[in-house]
Amino acid sequence: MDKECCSTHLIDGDGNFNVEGVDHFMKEVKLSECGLSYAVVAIMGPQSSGKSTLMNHLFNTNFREMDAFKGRSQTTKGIWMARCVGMEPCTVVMDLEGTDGRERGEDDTAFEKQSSLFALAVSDIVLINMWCHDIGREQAANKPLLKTVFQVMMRLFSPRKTTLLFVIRDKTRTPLENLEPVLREDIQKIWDSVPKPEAHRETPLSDFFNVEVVALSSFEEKEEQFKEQVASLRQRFHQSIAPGGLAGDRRGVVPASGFSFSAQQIWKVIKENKDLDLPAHKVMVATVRCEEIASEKLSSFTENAEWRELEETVQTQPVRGFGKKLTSIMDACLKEYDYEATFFDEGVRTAKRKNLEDKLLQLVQPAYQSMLGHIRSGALDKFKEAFNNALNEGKGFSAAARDCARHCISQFDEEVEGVHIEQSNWDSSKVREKLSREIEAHTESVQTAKLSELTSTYETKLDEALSAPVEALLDGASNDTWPAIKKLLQREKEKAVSGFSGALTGFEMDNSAKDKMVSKLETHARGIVEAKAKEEAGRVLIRMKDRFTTLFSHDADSMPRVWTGKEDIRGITKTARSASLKLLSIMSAIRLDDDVDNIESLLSLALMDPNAAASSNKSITADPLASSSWEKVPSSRTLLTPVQCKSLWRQFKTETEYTVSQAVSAQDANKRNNNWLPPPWAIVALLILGFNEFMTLLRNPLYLGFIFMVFLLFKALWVQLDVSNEFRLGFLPGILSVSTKFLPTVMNLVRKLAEEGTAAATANPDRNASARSNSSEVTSSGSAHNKSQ
Ligand SMILES: Nc1nc2c(ncn2[C@@H]2O[C@H](COP(=O)(O)OP(=O)(O)OP(=O)(O)O)[C@@H](O)[C@H]2O)c(=O)[nH]1
Repeated sequence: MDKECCSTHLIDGDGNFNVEGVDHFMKEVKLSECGLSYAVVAIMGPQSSGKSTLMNHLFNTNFREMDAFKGRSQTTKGIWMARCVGMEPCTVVMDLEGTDGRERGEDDTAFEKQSSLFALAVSDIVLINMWCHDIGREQAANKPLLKTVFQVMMRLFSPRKTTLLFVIRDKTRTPLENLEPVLREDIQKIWDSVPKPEAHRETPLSDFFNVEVVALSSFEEKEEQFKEQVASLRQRFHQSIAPGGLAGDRRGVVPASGFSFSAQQIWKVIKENKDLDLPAHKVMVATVRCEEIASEKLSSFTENAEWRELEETVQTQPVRGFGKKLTSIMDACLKEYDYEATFFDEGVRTAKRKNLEDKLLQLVQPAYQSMLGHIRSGALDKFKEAFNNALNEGKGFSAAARDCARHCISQFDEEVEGVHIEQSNWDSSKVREKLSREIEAHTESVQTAKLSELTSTYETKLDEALSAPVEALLDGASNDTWPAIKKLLQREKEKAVSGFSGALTGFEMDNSAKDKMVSKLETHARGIVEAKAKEEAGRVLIRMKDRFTTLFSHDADSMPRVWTGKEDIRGITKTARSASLKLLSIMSAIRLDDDVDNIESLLSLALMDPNAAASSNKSITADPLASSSWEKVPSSRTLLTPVQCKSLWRQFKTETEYTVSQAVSAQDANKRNNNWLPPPWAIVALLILGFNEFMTLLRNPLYLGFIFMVFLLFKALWVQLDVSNEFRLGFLPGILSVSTKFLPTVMNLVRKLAEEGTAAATANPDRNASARSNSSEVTSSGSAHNKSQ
């Protein structure tokens, strides 16, 4: 029979574990699917004792047997394994290398011990093959083997109870009933002779082994009987793992899927000559296998198309039915794990399941968070929209914010329920809190914007209501200016505050915040007035000059003054100046409170009547305005300091002096123009001294005629030369101009007279003659005049 076709070399003669071969074997016989429903049977015994022959007949395997005609030599090296054909449960059988082999030498028992320990550790039933004639013999071939078995058993920490089935080969006529007690006695003796650790010194053999004995006829001599007996023995292996079955207590059994790894690890530990702790090994195998299964499930989860699609989608948009979908994918994955890991140690299995669940949750958590993020941002957007609409509909600010927030949060809670993954106990409260904070922040920002809009609306209204009127009132500067401004400010302030307070009602602010805002608005109103006053104070000099000019240049009826000479320029100047001083005093300080100051009197005393001021203040200070602050007026209310007032006044006076001097000059000029008669004394002197000439003129009328002609000529020249106009620019330019124009004018005059004369002569010879005489007279008088010039 060819072993190579179905049996597998588990461990070769050099002690190498055939990992690939075992994995292949497991796949071939589908061992992994058996869970705990499988049994392992091993056979050990002296070399060439017919082990392989028995196994092949008992389990329908194909282990290599020695050719009977070639003599007894070693055929089985290492450990072979095969699956028993046609037996339930799945039974894996192992054929071990024979003991006492000549091939390894008498002293080399290391492999024998190792393989025995291995068989005890992984098998439920161990067949001990022995010759019938060895029973009761001191030098029996199986004695060292049994000794080895019991010795290595001590190296198994908390071993499982294994069935040792002694198969007596080549049974004789002696009935089994007689052989068995002898054999058991032999076994007991060997057990007693084996040195035991303290803990097991008194432990009976039955605590470790179920000892069973069976006897078979010789295969070679009584083959038929042998086969019959083997067939009957085979029946005992059916349902061997069922309660009362041939298998031991199976305490250390590992699930079939972990068989390969378990066997590998056990062999490794044995080879390293360490003690085998089977319970710990079982846990270790469970740990490794469960971990393997878990990581397999984890990677198959990551490859899951449904999950991948969901993960990708959730990065950009919310996924409908997220929670249900993910719960079901994860559930399927965990169920697969449960199915595969079901036979492993419960503690390990549960721990690894938890581990897998945690890893799965860890894997899906970012997707869950993204989903929560979508819900949160969606809810926030809805809140913003709803809130905006509510405000546009005119709903009160706080009520709108409250209602919209409540609705938004409840919607969020509803949507979060749909995202819940059943395997998790994740709490969305942090995201909920974040949403609440965002809602609050948005509400606050809208409130701030609305309040600032409201404030600026009322501030603009106040600006409009106060700026221009205050400017006009300050321009009018009188005793009533500040009281009027105060009254105006009070009225507008009350109006604005009442409107503003009404608008603030919807915000449901606490009283202190509301009062603060109202008082800010009031302060703003006052600020407008103060700013306007400051602005006007900056232009006070221009205002003063304007006021001075207006009052100085116009009379009481606002008619422009003509300086005829009768006006009291000094008085007018004083009045105009005092009005300007009034303006200065009004502009010097803000008087919105009830405080009284003495600025006006001080200014008037110091500036209008400096001499009186000097004399009255001699005892106190030299100059009452040599200060940078007013008495009783705080700097916050000061618009112009005393020093500034003084300087402004000086400048004002300098700049208005010209106007006054112009007026004085005009008046003087006017006076001079109106006073053309010489003084009386000159007239008297003229009469006395010119009496003779006057009398001469009276006696000779020709003189009078001549003087009259000279006057006419002079008058004609005066008119022609426009002398009065020429001298307007001054005497010298007048002389120069007249002298250059004199000759052409005379010539022109003569020519005109000549033309006139010619025209007259043509019309009337008599007239012509007289005209000629006239012309000659004019010419002569002109020449005479020129000569006199
Ligand atoms: N006397 C006797 N010989 C047998 C019996 N069964 C098998 N043999 C013979 O014993 C020889 C060895 O048989 P195997 O089955 O190869 O023995 P083994 O124990 O597997 O040998 P190793 O694997 O080398 O240890 C063969 O020649 C068999 O014919 C038996 O019941 N009685």
